[in-house]
Amino acid sequence: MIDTFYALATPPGSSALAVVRVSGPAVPSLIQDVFGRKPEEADFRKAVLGYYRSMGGEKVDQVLYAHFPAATSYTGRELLEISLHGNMFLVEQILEDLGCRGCRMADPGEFTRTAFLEGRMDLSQAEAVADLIEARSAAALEAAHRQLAGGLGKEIQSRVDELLAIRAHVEAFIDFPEEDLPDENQEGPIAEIDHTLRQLDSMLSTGRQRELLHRGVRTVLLGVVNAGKSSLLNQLLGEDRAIVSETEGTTRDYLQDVLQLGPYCIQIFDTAGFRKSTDVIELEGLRRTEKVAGGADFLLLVLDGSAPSPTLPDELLERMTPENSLLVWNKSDQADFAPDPEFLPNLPRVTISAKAGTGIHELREIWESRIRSELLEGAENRVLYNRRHIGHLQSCRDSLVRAREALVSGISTECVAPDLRDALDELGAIVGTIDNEDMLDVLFGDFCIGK
Ligand SMILES: Nc1nc2c(c(=O)[nH]1)N(C=O)[C@@H](CNc1ccc(C(=O)N[C@@H](CCC(=O)O)C(=O)O)cc1)CN2
Ligand SMILES: Nc1nc2c(ncn2[C@@H]2O[C@H](COP(=O)(O)OP(=O)(O)OP(=O)(O)O)[C@@H](O)[C@H]2O)c(=O)[nH]1
Ligand SMILES: [Mg+2]
Repeated sequence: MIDTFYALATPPGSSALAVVRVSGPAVPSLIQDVFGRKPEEADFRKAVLGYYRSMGGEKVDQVLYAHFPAATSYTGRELLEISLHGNMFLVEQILEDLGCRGCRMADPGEFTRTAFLEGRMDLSQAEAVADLIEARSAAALEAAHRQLAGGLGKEIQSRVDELLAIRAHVEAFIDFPEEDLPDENQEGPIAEIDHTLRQLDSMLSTGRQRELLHRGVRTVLLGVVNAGKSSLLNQLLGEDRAIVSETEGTTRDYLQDVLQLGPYCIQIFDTAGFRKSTDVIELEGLRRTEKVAGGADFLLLVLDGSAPSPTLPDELLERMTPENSLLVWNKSDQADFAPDPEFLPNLPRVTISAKAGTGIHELREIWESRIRSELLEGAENRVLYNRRHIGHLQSCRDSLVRAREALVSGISTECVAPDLRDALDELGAIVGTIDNEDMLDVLFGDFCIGK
């Protein structure tokens, strides 16, 4: 017996509307019992106005409901959507009533899990639904939409097709003595494996880009004390977030916030400024600055252009490259502003006044274009793989390398087949062609209820 499950699909609390979804074989009889109207084909996938009546016969709310038959529903099973007034007492009454009528509460992600199990989407598309809901930037949204449209599944299918061709060619090696094969086929499988390995490497390299898009680009404001890091943070956020003062060493603990830079999500960190100190609290602050800088994707080195160029810690200078850093010459409003062009001459630079708010637009533009060209090059046209996918792609690659080694060393071609089989299985696991209940529990457990 297949259960009929339900969940609130919208956030709890007061709202204009609340949507309750119910899916499972009991839906047609539920419609009859609750709304007193026979489910009819003319009504399929249309909004119908009616009163939700509880088991006791009382009107709970005037609602719009829509009936999606199994063949054309999100889950691939009978589905009912009820749009009621967005009041939690009404929601509670309806959920409770559905419980009394023999339906059960859905597990997190169960609507989408069902869509996967019923063959409505592959596993990577189900993951894309979660990505879409969680996306924290326009770029992350776009990537999720691409994945939902099936881009990832198509790329995996190309690799599957290549591996199947390789397997067929390897089998041809077994079945026919070498002299029977045309010359180009002698090298064939190895060259084909090399091609697929290159494709896999390129797919593996998208893991970091995906992290940058979805979790945000960690950008750290660094510099000596009083350079204007906290002033710049406040300018970027457009609010008085950090304490600013002429006292050196104002910022001690680092501060963290989120901002949008063009299509990207940025996690920004303001840190304690560098200076020689014996104060234990300040030293701890500096230790934290180094820790945050160590995990940074991008560094903004803030410099006071009206003061002599500073001496910075060697570890920091070693970490800064033209790809991951930008010099920000601050205090351009000062009469004695004269930044040294010879200071770290290979790094890109921009001039601002964090106090007056000038140059911030240019800073944002250069910063965005550095992220686009140095960290996220090509990401907007590519399928990006998450950690789960990367694990399988890596194992696929390992198996394929073993297959290649076996072929090169001339070990009987039969020994190659199991490695190719493993490589194919790993690709299958990405889109979910092999099912594994525990893996699905973990994957869908992270979804919200009602999705
Ligand atoms: N009211 C409502 N809005 C929603 C959803 C929903 O489930 N309900 N969605 C849910 O996340 C998203 C839309 N995604 C959907 C994807 C497929 C189907 C669906 O019924 N597909 C059928 C029929 C296709 C067709 O008629 O073209 C199918 O694939 O067979 C529904 C919603 C966003 N908005
Ligand atoms: N004239 C001028 N003063 C600035 C500018 N930016 C910051 N200041 C001043 O410089 C002083 C230090 O600014 P903060 O933003 O606190 O500097 P910080 O780098 O965060 O300093 P610490 O937290 O101590 O490391 C304050 O008095 C600011 O008003 C600027 O663009 N022009
Ligand atoms: Mg500060």
